[in-house]
Order: sequence, then C-alpha cells, then structure tokens
Amino acid sequence: MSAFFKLLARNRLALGGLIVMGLVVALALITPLLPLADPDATDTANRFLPPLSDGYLLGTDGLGRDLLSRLLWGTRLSLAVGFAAALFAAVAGAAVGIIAGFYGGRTDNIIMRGVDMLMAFPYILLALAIVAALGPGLVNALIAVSVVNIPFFARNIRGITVGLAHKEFVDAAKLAGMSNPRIILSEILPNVVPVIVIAMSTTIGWMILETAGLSFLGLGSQPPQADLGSMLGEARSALITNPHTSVIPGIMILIIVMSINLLGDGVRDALDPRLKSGALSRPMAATRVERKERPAPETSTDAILSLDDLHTQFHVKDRIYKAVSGVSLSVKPGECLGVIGESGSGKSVTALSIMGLVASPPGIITAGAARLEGRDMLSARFGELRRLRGRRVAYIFQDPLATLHPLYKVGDQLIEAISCHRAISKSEGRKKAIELLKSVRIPNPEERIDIYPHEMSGGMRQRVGIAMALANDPDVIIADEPTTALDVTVQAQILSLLSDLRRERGLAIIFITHDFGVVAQLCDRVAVMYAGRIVEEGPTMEILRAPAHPYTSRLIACVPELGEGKRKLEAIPGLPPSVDNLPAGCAFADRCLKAQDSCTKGEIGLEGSGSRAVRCLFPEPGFAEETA
Ligand SMILES: Nc1ncnc2c1ncn2[C@@H]1O[C@H](COP(=O)(O)OP(=O)(O)OP(=O)(O)O)[C@@H](O)[C@H]1O
Repeated sequence: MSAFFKLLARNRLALGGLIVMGLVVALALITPLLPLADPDATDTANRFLPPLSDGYLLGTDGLGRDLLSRLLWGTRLSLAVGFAAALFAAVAGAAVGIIAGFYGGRTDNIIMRGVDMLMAFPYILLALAIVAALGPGLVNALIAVSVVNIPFFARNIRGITVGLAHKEFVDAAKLAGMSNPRIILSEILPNVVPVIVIAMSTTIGWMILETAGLSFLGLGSQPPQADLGSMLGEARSALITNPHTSVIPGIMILIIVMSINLLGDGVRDALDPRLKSGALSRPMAATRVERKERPAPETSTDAILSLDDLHTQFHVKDRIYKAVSGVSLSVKPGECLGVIGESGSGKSVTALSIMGLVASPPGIITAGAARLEGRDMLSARFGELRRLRGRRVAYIFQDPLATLHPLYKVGDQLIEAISCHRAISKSEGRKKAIELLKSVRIPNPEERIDIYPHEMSGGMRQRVGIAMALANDPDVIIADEPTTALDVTVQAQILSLLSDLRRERGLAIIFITHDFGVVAQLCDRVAVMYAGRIVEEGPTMEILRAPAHPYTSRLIACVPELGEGKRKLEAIPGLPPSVDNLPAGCAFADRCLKAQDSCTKGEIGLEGSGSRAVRCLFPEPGFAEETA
C-alpha cells in the first residue's frame, strides 16, 4: 500500500488531483457542520445578488437562495450519487463479467449478448428511457446511470477473467477440490480487483457528469433539492443576465471531474505492474547511451563481435543498479562462447545491450563499446541498428511462446522476419520459410508452416525461434537460455542442432546459460559472470578441468553427473549481492570459503595468463599449478 502511495505521489498531476479531490470531499463531509443558510430558503427580495454581496459570499439565485449553501449541499449530493453509481455499476458489472468469463460457453454467450444489446442503444437515450420509465428523481437517475455503465465494466472484467480462468493456479484450485464460487472469490477476484479499481477511478468523473446531465434536464434531483446539475438547469434562463448562477456550479463540476480524472490516471499508472519499474514513459527505441568518454579504438582482432568494458545500469528513482560493470568479451566466426552465471548475474542485460535492446528508461549504457566487425554499435544511429538487428545479429530467447505472436501462423512470422530486411514475394517467402523449418529439422514442414504457435510442442516452438533467428543468415546468434524450459532430450537435440548450424554456416554463437552441463556440450570458450562482472574466462575444457575462481568451481560442483550417484552436490550458500549496493573488492567474498581480508578491499582485476583470465586474489590450486 505504501508503495502504491509512493508511486502515486511521483505523478504530480495525480497528486494535485488527489489534494483537490480530498479538499472537495472534506468540504462536502463537513457541510452539515458549517454555519450555512438553509439552501432551500427563498428570499425574493434578494434575487440574483452578485458574489461578495453582504451576507451572501457567492450571491443568490433567481429565488434569492444562498448560492454558497446550495453549492456545498449540491456538491455533497452530486458526489454521493456519482460515487454510489460508480460503485453499483462496478460491483454489478464485475459480477456479470466474472461469471461470464469464468463459466464460459452458453452462460457467457447469453450474458454477453444481453450486455451487447444494452450497448446497442445510444448511451444517453438509454439513461433517459430508464428515468422516463421509473419516473424523475435522484435515485432513479442513479439507477439509470449505473445501468448504462454496467456493460463497460462487464466487458472489461470478462476479458480479464477469460485470461485467468485457464491459468495454472486456477487449474490447481480445481484439482484441490475447491468449488467454483470459492475459486471465483479466492483466485479470480483478487486478480481482477486492481482492474475494477482502475476502471472505477477513470469513470467516476464521467458518471458524476452523467448524473448532473440528467438533473440538468430535470430528470434527476427535484426542486427544491439542489445538486450541481439541477443548479445549472435552474440557472439556464439567467445565463446571460446573471452568469454567476451557472458559472459557480459549472466551475465546481469542472474541478471535481478534472481532479477525479487526473487522480484516476495516477491510480491506473500506480496499479499497473508494467509501470512500477519507474518508467512512467514508454521505453525508447534503443537503449540510451550516455558515455562520458568515447571508447578507445579497437586493437585489431579477428573477432566478429566484441564487447569492450561495457557498463549498463538501471537508474530507478535514486538507486543505481549496476547490472553490467566493465564486461569485455569477444567471439570469432564459427566460435561458440558460453556466458554462464547465476540468475541476476547480468548475462541477459549484457546480451541485450549489444543491439540496444535494454529498455530505457530505466536502462542506460554508461561506458564501453559493442563492436560488430570493429564498428561500434553503441554509437550507431537507430536506423542502422534496426537494419542490423535480426540481419547480422539475431537473438533466440528462452520462452518461444512469449516471442512468437499467438495470432499468426508460424510460416507468416518467418516470412515477416525475412521481409523486414529484404523484398520477397509471398511464394518465395513461403519456399524459404519451408527451407528454414527443414534446416531446424521440423518434420513435415510443408504442413507445419500453416499452424499456430500454440499447436506446437515447446521443443518445436524453440526450433521455430531458431529458424527465425536464422532467417536472414546472420553472422552472430545470441541465444539467451534457449533450452532452459525444455526437457533433457529436446535440449540435447536443440544443442546438437545449434552445433551443426555453426559448423555448416560459420555462425558465431553467444550462448547464455546457468548450466555448466550445457556449456560443456556446446561452447568452445566460456565466460563466468557474477554480479555484473566476468570473474573467469577461458577455453571450456580447461576451465572444466581446472577452474580458477572459487565461484566457478562451486558452479561446476553443482552439476550432477550420471554414474556419480555418491558425489555430494553442493549448493552455493547465500545469495548474490544486490547490484545497487555492491561490496568493495570481490562481490563473491561473502559466499567464498577461501575469502581473506584482502578480498574485501579495493579493485580486483581480471588477470590473464595465456587464454585464461581470472578475477581472484587466491585462485584454486589446480589453476595455480597449471599456470606455474
Ligand atoms: N528494469 C530493471 N530495473 C532494475 N534492475 C534491473 C532491471 N532489469 C534487470 N535488472 C537487474 O539487472 C541485473 C542483471 O539481470 P539479468 O536479467 O541480466 O540477469 P541474468 O543473469 O540474465 O539472470 P537470469 O538467468 O535470471 O535471466 C539483475 O540484478 C536485475 O535485478
């Protein structure tokens, strides 16, 4: 709750709306306690007195009634009716939406067609018809406004419920034997409440306006009772001669509706989990680069892709998360480089920084270079970056279900990936897409090309992801844990596929994983990351034989081996440090059995010897012997 208020307070307009609305509500609540004149008492001798007249701060109306008193009592009534209508519409609409979305089938069809019929009538006409049928009066106006708003809530909430009704946690509740009403109350409702609150906060203002509209037409509050709409209606005839009688309630309506709408927008932003990272604005097309110094020119290497002292940070409020701190890597054509580390070590952010795919805000690349054949990508214009994305450097992500579009056939998505970079006819695209599916060994590609992602198994989808990455014959593929979600047999197939592809096509692969077993199968070299830095680098086989960094040897010790049933698998105790508060010296010192005082002081460099490098003052004995 306090996080919600903090986020809300960061949005100045919403905060302004909250303060104004708070004042108006407070005023409405204390109205009965204020020494005000009777709002309905007429005094024809004092008709149409202007504001600031003696004894009448805001003047009087056509019947000599005190406008200040009528305004405050009218505001009280309008707010009460507006809030009550919004609450009633939200509760009834949400109930209808949840029942339709949860039960589906015929129930859904009958309910939603009824809702559609309600929506088919012009909005205000429907409200007028309801009031006409029930008779004029404030309660009937409230009912009319509520009823015409029910479809809005019902449709919104039904949409959310349909998505939730087939989620695993709902299936789990069903398997646990819970009844449907209980599942609705304990599983569905808590998930839709934020949406209901958001929908309510953005519609209350509108409902207050609608109620005022009905009162203005004489169908809501009845004389002598004042609400803001009826005050406007009564002042209509004196609009030109005594404008203050209509301007005063008009300004109050404006203040209420504006402040509620600003507050509603703020509530929506604060409750939307996608905006909680502090990014109230949309991410930029490419990661923001704010390097204080230009990177040093590359000393010529035969690497196709190289990172040089890359620093990527996330600036969230007053915190700086140093996700990547000085990473240097390189990969040659036909080579596979493994990047390994625990969750949160900065592997993905490193990979995404290369093509400017880290979301900004809050991400910023603060130093370093990412070079493709010597050309620094971080200083490239967005147009060039976009041409190179997918064309020269392609990505394969962990969850193909999240990266493939659920509404398009896989073939169309493959053709689109090609046509983004070169003009291609539909038949040519189809032929190429079939070839791609064949190259990733999808059986029967001529038929599979016309199916949707959800019709494929996880392994098949991942192959489509790989085919998509291969679509434009890239030079480099960055694979971010592409086999984590797969079972071991499919994982082995995918790894051998990638291995063959790199041999056949001379592809350079950066393979991100947290599994040394996978690295051993595929990668020529490996870089071990911890807390945003590389702590060890070298040829895979050498590192597996004699790891230098205690962290690397602990990671290797975590991998089970077949036939080694008696070996104790040792988990690494403790957790990696938070990257917004990194300790001095070695970030692993806290969890390291060999740590000494000197490990927690000063900067520890990545010291190289031959093809190997380690960031440790006391490397493992095996490595020390080898280098000696
Ligand atoms: N939007 C963000 N705001 C703040 N910190 C972030 C943001 N995105 C990532 N981070 C932080 O950056 C660090 C590196 O994250 P990254 O996703 O690169 O880790 P990873 O090693 O790829 O982990 P995993 O294996 O779980 O994917 C983490 O500490 C993470 O908390």
